[in-house]
Amino acid sequence: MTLSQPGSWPIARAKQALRDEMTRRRQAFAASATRAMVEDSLRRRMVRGLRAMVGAGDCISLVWPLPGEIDLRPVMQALHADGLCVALPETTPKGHPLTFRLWQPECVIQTGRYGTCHPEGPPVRPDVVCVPLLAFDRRGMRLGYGGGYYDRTLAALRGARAVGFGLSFQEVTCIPTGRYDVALPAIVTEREWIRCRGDGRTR
Ligand SMILES: Nc1nc2c(c(=O)[nH]1)N(C=O)[C@@H](CNc1ccc(C(=O)N[C@@H](CCC(=O)O)C(=O)O)cc1)CN2
Ligand SMILES: Nc1ncnc2c1ncn2[C@@H]1O[C@H](COP(=O)(O)OP(=O)(O)OP(=O)(O)O)[C@@H](O)[C@H]1O
Repeated sequence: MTLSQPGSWPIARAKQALRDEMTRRRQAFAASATRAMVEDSLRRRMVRGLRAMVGAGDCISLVWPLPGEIDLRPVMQALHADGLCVALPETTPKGHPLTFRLWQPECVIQTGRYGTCHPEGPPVRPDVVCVPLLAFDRRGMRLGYGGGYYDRTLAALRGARAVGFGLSFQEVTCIPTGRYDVALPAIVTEREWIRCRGDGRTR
């Protein structure tokens, strides 16, 4: 590889090494006896925290689970029952921000890029974006699958509030970051609602 290939840059390599480590941690968690209880704690904390931060009619984006990820469908159901608008991302071609579509119970779900799923509903603009992560740190920095989708999306959706969600085994001391990585103002785990400064430092 040469320096003209982003995959050879030190940060990209450090991120890939961390993705590999997180895959190992996730496999161990998947086989653990506490998995169901831990995931349920995260779902309940997400519903409580999201209810507290939105106003009537606000739109919240979640995600349809990829294999191995937590299933947020009970969170989608609970927020929809509250009268809130729930949206899911449609994975766009690489290099573009995500777009969001309205989700409703019983709506048709389509399979899109990289095996991600999105509803057939109309496009919407979320007020609160729940951001999936493979790893995070207390500054609010996160690591994802490497598409840069949420970094581009948060940069494009000025004014939307972002909340990362993950499990405490995904916490690391310091995520390797590049110039486009966007710090999250808050991250919710099964144990706590972490308030980060949103500028890459802890409060
Ligand atoms: N459930 C869920 N939905 C989500 C995300 C997520 O993390 N979880 N995303 C979070 O951003 C976006 C999708 N991002 C993704 C980015 C890359 C790959 C992926 O499988 N990439 C291949 C490499 C593909 C290539 O470069 O050609 C791979 O890693 O093997 C999957 C999802 C939007 N929807
Ligand atoms: N706003 C942006 N503008 C231009 N390039 C960007 C932007 N955001 C991210 N990128 C680029 O996208 C590539 C992937 O980014 P990164 O490795 O941070 O993805 P990720 O945050 O792990 O993935 P995701 O957000 O999809 O879960 C990197 O080369 C990064 O520089």
